Amino acid sequence: MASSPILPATMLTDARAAPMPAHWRDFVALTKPRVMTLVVFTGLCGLLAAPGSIHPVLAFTAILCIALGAGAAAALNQWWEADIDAKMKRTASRPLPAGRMERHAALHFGVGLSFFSVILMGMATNWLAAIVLAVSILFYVFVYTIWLKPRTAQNIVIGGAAGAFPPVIGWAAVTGDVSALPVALFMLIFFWTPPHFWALALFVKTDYAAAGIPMLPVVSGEVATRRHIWFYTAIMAVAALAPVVLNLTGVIYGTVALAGTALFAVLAFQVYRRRESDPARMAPERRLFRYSILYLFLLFGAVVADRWVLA
Ligand code: HEM
Ligand SMILES: CC(C)=CCC/C(C)=C/CC/C(C)=C/COP(=O)(O)OP(=O)(O)O
Repeated sequence: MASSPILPATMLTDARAAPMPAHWRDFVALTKPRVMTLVVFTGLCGLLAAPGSIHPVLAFTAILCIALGAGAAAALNQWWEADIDAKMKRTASRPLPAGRMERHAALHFGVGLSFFSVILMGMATNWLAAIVLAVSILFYVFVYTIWLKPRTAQNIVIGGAAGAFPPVIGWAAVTGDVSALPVALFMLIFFWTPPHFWALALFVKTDYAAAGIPMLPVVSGEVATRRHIWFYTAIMAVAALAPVVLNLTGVIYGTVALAGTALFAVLAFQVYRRRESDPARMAPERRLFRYSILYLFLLFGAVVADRWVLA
């Protein structure tokens, strides 16, 4: 395909000719539904933890908008990265690199859904929630995917902010403002993201190297990545316990956060301590990655339990 003054040629080539129209299942796959379950859960917890009340239909609409907005951002991420995804084993079977969908369909789907989710959020709840939703979509697509990811190994440290917004959005949908607890929850996800992602990056390092993405294990090596995981786990622990110290949450969160963070630290330390890699297994890294997901589910669930069970 000819190059364009706007997009590099690599971004214009479809991996293979796509039969049309794409199946609806491929549009669902484009939203990265498994990753987005936790994104939506943190948004729901932000909404349920907020003081005040919201009509259940509007609450449902707000969560739907977070899901649609996050899905739209994921679609745009894959629209931009179709060529990169084609080079990685983990992502090669996605609808675009596998040739089951044309790139312009993913672009239209992502842009359409972004506008729809933001406008619906604004009309159903308030424009602060809608603006924060718009910022998170723009951040994931432009700051993380397009700008930082191909350029720096610190891509997920800064770009990870996109994934930290959902509890703020859920909270703002109810209250129309943002206070200390949603900011604390933002910080928790923000500092959780590096250990979450780098644990995974250690065992899919060869994929990223093949695709030419400068992820930390590729650029700085495994030892530095293990050190970074440990460092960010320590900061994440401070963020996780801050709501307790600041008296923003109750005894359920306090207990879950203490126990859950202690286990996180143990697993992160096991990853840090390993100096040699065992590419066939990478068991501690896989364990930390899997546990990182459970950890966030547990802590966010505990925030809500404090508000509703202890109310
Ligand atoms: C820039 C930040 C992040 C990066 C780079 C990242 C990266 C990844 C990658 C590459 C995977 C593997 C997914 C796959 O194989 O398709 C994954 C899995 C996952 N991520 Fe993240 N992640 C980030 C932030 C988040 C956030 C904020 C959440 C939710 C709050 C999240 C939740 C999950 C979940 C639930 C999975 C497991 C999906 C499954 O079971 O297949 N991630 N992450
Ligand atoms: C409300 C809203 C817009 C939320 C956005 C949520 C968000 C930014 C989640 C990030 C999680 C995610 C899919 C990372 C994948 O990174 P990657 O794209 O580098 O992974 P890949 O290699 O699997 O494509």
